[in-house]
Amino acid sequence: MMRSKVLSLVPRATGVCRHMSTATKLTTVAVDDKTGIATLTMNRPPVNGLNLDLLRDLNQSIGEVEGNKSRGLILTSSNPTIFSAGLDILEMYKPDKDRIREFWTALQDVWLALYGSSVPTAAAINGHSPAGGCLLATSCEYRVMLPKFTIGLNETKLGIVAPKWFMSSFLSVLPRREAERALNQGRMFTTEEALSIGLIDEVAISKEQALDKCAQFIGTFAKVNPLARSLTKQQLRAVELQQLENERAQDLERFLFFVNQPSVQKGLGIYLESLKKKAKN
Ligand SMILES: CCCCC/C=C\C/C=C\C=C\CC(=O)SCCNC(=O)CCNC(=O)[C@H](O)C(C)(C)COP(=O)(O)OP(=O)(O)OC[C@H]1O[C@@H](n2cnc3c(N)ncnc32)[C@H](O)[C@@H]1OP(=O)(O)O
Repeated sequence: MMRSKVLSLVPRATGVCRHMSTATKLTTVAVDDKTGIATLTMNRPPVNGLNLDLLRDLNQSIGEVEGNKSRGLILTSSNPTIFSAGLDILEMYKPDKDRIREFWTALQDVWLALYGSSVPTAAAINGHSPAGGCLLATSCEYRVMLPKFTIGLNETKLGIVAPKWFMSSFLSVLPRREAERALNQGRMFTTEEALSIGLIDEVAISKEQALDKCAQFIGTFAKVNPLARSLTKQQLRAVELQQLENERAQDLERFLFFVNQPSVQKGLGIYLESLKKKAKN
């Protein structure tokens, strides 16, 4: 049955996959007709850096999944080695003063929409997932990751501070003691370390298997009353969601103050250079 504007039909392992009305270019949403599960794919080369445009498209796609009665949402990447490199540092380095406000507001929106999503969510982490990438993954309810990649909140290593709501997502997954140590150290975990600490739930040998495992997780809710499940999830997450809703304006001002500090700008510039040098070698 057609549930939204259909752009194309693409066969997939589980059923016929319908590409939904993604007028956006940096994300796609495909809903499997058999399972009713939506796969939201980030597609912003080279590294799925979360810039204003990708954040806007993510917001629109999450809204689309909420609105099209999908049974669940799987977040993944079209890049074979990178889930997301986190926030696009170019948005924060020598920023345009209006755009950076929109950028941070869009990031807040994405977190509120994903962490607070009414449908079951899972991340198929098919590549590296530092910082903002880890934020997206830990905002989901389940994580399946491919071997030999890394995930974590590395902000302190960059001389920046993860906001409270980044920490909330992390703390919803890890025990407090582990979360505190990892955040203070800015630690990046390998897939194997992430599994042993509980930062991810399963390891998969391929993206296809990761998507299947995510679908299986979402399938565990098949016999649970959807309203009861979604209200339970929302109650469990309400404190953190409400805190950001209440403090959005202050959170934005704190970010702007912090990111505009000369020492932070200097640090971001050095970090960008080091990334570029690495890419050249
Ligand atoms: C108390 C008050 C608190 C208030 C709050 C204040 C502040 C909080 C502010 C910010 C929070 C930020 C969170 C973040 O997400 S910051 C981003 C962190 N991300 C990273 O550290 C990842 C950096 N990238 C990498 O490690 C590697 O690129 C990666 C492992 C992802 C991929 O490696 P690979 O070898 O495949 O690719 P590269 O050659 O390294 O990169 C290709 C290309 O892409 C550029 N690039 C990579 N990452 C970023 C990025 N995050 N932003 C912008 N650009 C990036 C890289 O420079 C290369 O570019 P080019 O040389 O080809 O031009």
